[in-house]
Amino acid sequence: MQHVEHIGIAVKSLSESNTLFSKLLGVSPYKQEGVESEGVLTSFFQTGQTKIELLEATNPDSPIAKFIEKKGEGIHHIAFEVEDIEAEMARLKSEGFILLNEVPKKGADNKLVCFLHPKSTNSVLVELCQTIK
Ligand SMILES: C[C@@H](C(=O)O)C(=O)SCCNC(=O)CCNC(=O)[C@H](O)C(C)(C)COP(=O)(O)OP(=O)(O)OC[C@H]1O[C@@H](n2cnc3c(N)ncnc32)[C@H](O)[C@@H]1OP(=O)(O)O
Ligand SMILES: [Co+2]
Repeated sequence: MQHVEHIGIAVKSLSESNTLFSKLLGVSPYKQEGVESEGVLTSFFQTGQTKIELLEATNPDSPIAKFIEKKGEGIHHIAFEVEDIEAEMARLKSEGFILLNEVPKKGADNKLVCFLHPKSTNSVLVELCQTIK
């Protein structure tokens, strides 16, 4: 695995949190993007090599809606950049980690992604992402 590509933060209101995080980080979001397959609307801030991804649910079944219902707003996942997502998925599976998707899926910001179940990763939801070339 390479660097932390982004940290995902679950928020109730993307517009309110965009204002808050713009003040906090001193930069505006560089993009807003919906990922309907995940039930999320995202916005991204660049902070050096890493990004902050704010996530708002777009439907009640969204993982973000369920997370906020259970735990409230806050850090939802950590995403690591990987060179070869399929090789990394195979390596992690053989190490006993539980993949939440067996085939890489399309994420936000031009990435192929895979999630690992938090019950196999000390309760931290981990995302792998590979840039689509
Ligand atoms: C756009 C894309 C991108 O960056 O490109 C994104 O990030 S999309 C980001 C949104 N998409 C995703 O998160 C996709 C992957 N996530 C999922 O498949 C799901 O959210 C799960 C992680 C499997 C959790 O689903 P759900 O809450 O329905 O399952 P569950 O009730 O069985 O929960 C199992 C246990 O996981 C815990 N749990 C749930 N979400 C968690 C999280 N984010 N971090 C740590 N623990 C978490 C629950 O509290 C529960 O713990 P207890 O058993 O102790 O009560
Ligand atoms: Co993410």
